[in-house]
Amino acid sequence: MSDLVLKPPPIQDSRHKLVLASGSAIRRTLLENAGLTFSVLSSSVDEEPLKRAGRAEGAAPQTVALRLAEAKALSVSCADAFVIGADQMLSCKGDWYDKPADLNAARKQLLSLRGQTHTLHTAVVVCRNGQVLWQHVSEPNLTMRTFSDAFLEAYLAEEGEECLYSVGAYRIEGPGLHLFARMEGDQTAILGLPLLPLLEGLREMGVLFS
Ligand SMILES: Nc1nc2c(ncn2[C@H]2C[C@H](O)[C@@H](COP(=O)(O)OP(=O)(O)OP(=O)(O)O)O2)c(=O)[nH]1
Repeated sequence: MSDLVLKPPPIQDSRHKLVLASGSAIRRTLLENAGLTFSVLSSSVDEEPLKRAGRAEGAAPQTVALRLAEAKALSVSCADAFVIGADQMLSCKGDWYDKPADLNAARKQLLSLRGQTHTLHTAVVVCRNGQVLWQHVSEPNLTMRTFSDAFLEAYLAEEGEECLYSVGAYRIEGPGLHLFARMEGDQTAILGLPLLPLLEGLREMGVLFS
């Protein structure tokens, strides 16, 4: 008699649609690696006005990151779906940094972060039918080595345009790891999505089973 193979219980309630409102490849990979089923609908939010307004009113970077994550999630319309929006800001000694426009900007940015500790303010928000249901901010601190100018040139030659897609001009899962002396905080938050808090939030909302 063939052994009855029982189908393992699912981790996700298929009755609920899950959407990632992000064009970020690493965020999509993190959710895929966690075994979640979701669709991707990139938001078209212009981040600059929100960043400028936040700066002008003296808002903290984590506040601006939350506002941006919320705006991205709310900008995607998908009836009854649980929509995940995320944003990451980088601050160092009161200055805010964005994804560099080109390799020269990446060089300049890395020189100002060299030997310093910077914070990644990584916000994630879940919305449904225009309402914010859940939000979280993780703020890992990363300290860069006082790497040499020659190292920096070698890094930029090795990494190339890949470093332009991340707010710190590095990928810690790639050559960017060599820039650092120390990292404190959630690894997935450094990558752009605080995954453990998000999975717990999705369980609280009934999207995932406990
Ligand atoms: N692969 C990788 N990406 C990183 C790392 N650190 C930060 N990032 C990425 C994650 C995000 O895609 C990006 C932060 O920029 P944003 O939060 O504005 O998101 P992005 O514009 O990429 O996509 P979105 O606005 O969500 O459509 O930096 C890292 O170490 N490795």
